[in-house]
Amino acid sequence: MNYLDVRDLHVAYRTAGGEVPAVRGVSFGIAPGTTLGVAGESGCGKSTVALALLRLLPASARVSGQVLLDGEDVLGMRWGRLRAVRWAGASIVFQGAMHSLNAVHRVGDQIAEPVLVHGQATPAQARRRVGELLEQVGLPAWRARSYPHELSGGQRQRAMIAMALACRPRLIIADEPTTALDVMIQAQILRLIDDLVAGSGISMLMISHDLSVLADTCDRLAVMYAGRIVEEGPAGAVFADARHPYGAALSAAFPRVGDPASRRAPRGLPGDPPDPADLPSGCAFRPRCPAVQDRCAEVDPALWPAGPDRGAACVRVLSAEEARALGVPPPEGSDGGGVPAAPAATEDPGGTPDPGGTPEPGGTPESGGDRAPEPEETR
Ligand SMILES: Nc1ncnc2c1ncn2[C@@H]1O[C@H](COP(=O)(O)OP(=O)(O)OP(=O)(O)O)[C@@H](O)[C@H]1O
Repeated sequence: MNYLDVRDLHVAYRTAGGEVPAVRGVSFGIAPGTTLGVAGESGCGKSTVALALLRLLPASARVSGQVLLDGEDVLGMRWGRLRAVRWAGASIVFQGAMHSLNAVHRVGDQIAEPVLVHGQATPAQARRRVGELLEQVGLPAWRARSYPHELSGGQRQRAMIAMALACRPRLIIADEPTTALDVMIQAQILRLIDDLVAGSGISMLMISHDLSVLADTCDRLAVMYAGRIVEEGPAGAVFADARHPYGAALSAAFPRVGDPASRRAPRGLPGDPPDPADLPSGCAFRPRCPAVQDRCAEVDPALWPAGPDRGAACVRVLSAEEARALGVPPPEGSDGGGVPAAPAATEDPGGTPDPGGTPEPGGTPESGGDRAPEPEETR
């Protein structure tokens, strides 16, 4: 059984200009001890998904669906239960630790706080636990007495990871945990996260715009576009052989990490993702898709099966028979789909939105939303 199951998650932000549908029917699961990476270009809804999982969205967000943590729906939880689940059931590491740590409190006190609030230790035990946690993340125990400004960016992010581990959560959500760091430190932090999670039984949701980093560190990958998961499957398979033209474009936009044999030059995808408040008809990726067909204007694809243990939201993954059964028009002058080839991407990576359909098979995470410190959400 999955530790986390997200089902048909929708999030819309109420704004002065109307509702912004940031997440549109995202479903995915994470088994105990496994890592799911969520990729997609800026604005596709990744952070919104992450924040929705622990009800950290601002009050302007309207949320529906289910977020089952060990079978319990977080979205329907009473406030007291939700407080117990945060940190202990699942914790979150944001990008930019300087903004997440309180500048006027010592790092050790901040790491100890969730342990104390959850009644997991006496103050003396919490102090010992802080020392252990700091050493676990590669910092000397005396750093507990430091203030955030006395640490480097990488050290602060290590302290944030220590805090996320403090209550021994079964799920860690890491939202672009290395984005604000330089490349060498990024690699160290990713290795640290990998080592901490490996064999620990902790599940992880790792968000990044960088598909190659996720492919290197995650068991499974979900690619988001315009508030939907458009591709989901085993990390290596998705990165090497994406079935959705957007997944293929995103994969082509990054060189492979640690594979000097792969000399392919990064390629980009022209165009911009759509405005979530003004999506095109049919597939949201249609205006940028190098493999677009006439029927893409009519069909809002669901995450259909696209190979062993994977799905893609593209009409081209359907055989003629499957398309007929689903009421999807066949491509002009042919008997049906097949797996789409990687598009001949051009310059400028970037992400794209994907149209949506009704999520069906696998699920994918979504991001989006702005960082709300300690929030509350609304349904
Ligand atoms: N508080 C908010 N109010 C209104 N719209 C919002 C709010 N937060 C996010 N959005 C919109 O929701 C959509 C998804 O944003 P989100 O931050 O989840 O995307 P993202 O993929 O995480 O992007 P990034 O990688 O830049 O963080 C975007 O169109 C964004 O402008």
